[in-house]
Amino acid sequence: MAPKAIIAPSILSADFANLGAECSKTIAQGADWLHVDIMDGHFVPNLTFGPPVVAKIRTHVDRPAASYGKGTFDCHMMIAEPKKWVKEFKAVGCDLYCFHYEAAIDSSAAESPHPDAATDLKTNPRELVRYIHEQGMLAGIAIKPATSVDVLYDVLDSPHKAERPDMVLVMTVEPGFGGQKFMASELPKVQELRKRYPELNIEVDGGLGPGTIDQAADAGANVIVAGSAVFGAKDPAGVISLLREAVDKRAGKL
Ligand SMILES: O=C(CO)[C@@H](O)[C@H](O)COP(=O)(O)O
Repeated sequence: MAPKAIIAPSILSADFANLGAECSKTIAQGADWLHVDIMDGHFVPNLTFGPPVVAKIRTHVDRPAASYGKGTFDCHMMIAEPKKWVKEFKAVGCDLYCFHYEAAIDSSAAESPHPDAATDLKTNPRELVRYIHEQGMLAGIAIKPATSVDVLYDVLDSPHKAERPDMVLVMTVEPGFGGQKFMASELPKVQELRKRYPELNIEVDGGLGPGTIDQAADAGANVIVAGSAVFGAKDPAGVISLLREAVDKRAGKL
């Protein structure tokens, strides 16, 4: 049976001039997590924000009482050097550090070592998951649409629990921007993951909303990122509960 629904609105679609209030309001409207999109203008062709902004918004949202709890900051690291920023994001209140598989394995992107990072900035995904766990965060691993789901089996099947991610993120748009069209072509990846890993948290991100949630839920996704569908809604609380019901119905939780 698939795990329960976790609804994680993407604050990329929030009003940046009122970000702290937007975050606390969204949690009050029923969101479980906040999906925090970190973009470096290198791994993706867009820039968002870094640790100082995350530290500020953290003061508007209570830390989760337990792992995966309400108020979890789910930081989606669309950055070329994911290992470099692990400690900084832990320090400012990140609870789940989700890196891209493509960035972790691309040694060409490592330019300037960071003083706090371990010596090798590029590493294999198992080592990076272990490193994130050692810093006291949950670990996620994300794949872009062009990446095959097969690349994840090595890390998901590690014999060592510390090397296994707590969540997989299957992108259903090209990462970089909110408000794009949902790519149903990515759902077979979700189906395959759900078949192999019934208990895994599987997140989908990009183009999710009332019109696409049924397909994603049918495929087996349980962690739902929605940016424009929540922040652009007249009734954000209604959208959040609709997304949750769609997932929990399929997972047999209702
Ligand atoms: O990571 C990203 C974009 O790269 C997403 O989190 C988007 O911000 C989702 O926005 P919508 O498609 O839901 O509007």
